[in-house]
Amino acid sequence: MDKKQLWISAGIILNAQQNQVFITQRAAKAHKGGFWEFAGGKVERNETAEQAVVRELHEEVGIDVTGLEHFMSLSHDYPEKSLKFDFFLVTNFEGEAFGKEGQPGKWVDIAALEHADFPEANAVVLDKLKLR
Ligand SMILES: Nc1nc2c([nH]c(=O)n2[C@@H]2O[C@H](COP(=O)(O)OP(=O)(O)OP(=O)(O)O)[C@@H](O)[C@H]2O)c(=O)[nH]1
Ligand SMILES: [Mg+2]
Repeated sequence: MDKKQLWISAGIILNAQQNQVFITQRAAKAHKGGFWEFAGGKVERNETAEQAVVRELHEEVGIDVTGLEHFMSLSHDYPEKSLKFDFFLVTNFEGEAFGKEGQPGKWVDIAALEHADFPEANAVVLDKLKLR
């Protein structure tokens, strides 16, 4: 059987100084449960990646995005599904980021981000972020 293919849009939420990012922890029972992530989710039918990330960040971390730029696209094959990602840098937003769905959330120095805390697909994103 063919693997499920999904398009995911996620936001790398930057603080004003752009030296920290806001990350959230995936629910234990979810795919990659317990790992930290950049909030986001599936791009819905008739939505652009940009529209999806704005919607997801409102739903998941309670912010209204007012400034964003595309950071990178990538594809990653997990044994259980095939994912295509668009990651955006969120440079401006209204509201205070928090785990709106009850999930843990925290601001972390970009320099202190650990590959092992994130799903495999995020490795190249973290590498590029650390080089900014
Ligand atoms: N949001 C997000 N998902 C990631 C990241 N890295 C990564 O491998 N994923 C994977 O991408 C998939 C989509 O994430 P998701 O769990 O948020 O999507 P979802 O089914 O909850 O959809 P929804 O958020 O639209 O309800 C999951 O399989 C997740 O493990 C990341 O940094 N952010
Ligand atoms: Mg999600």
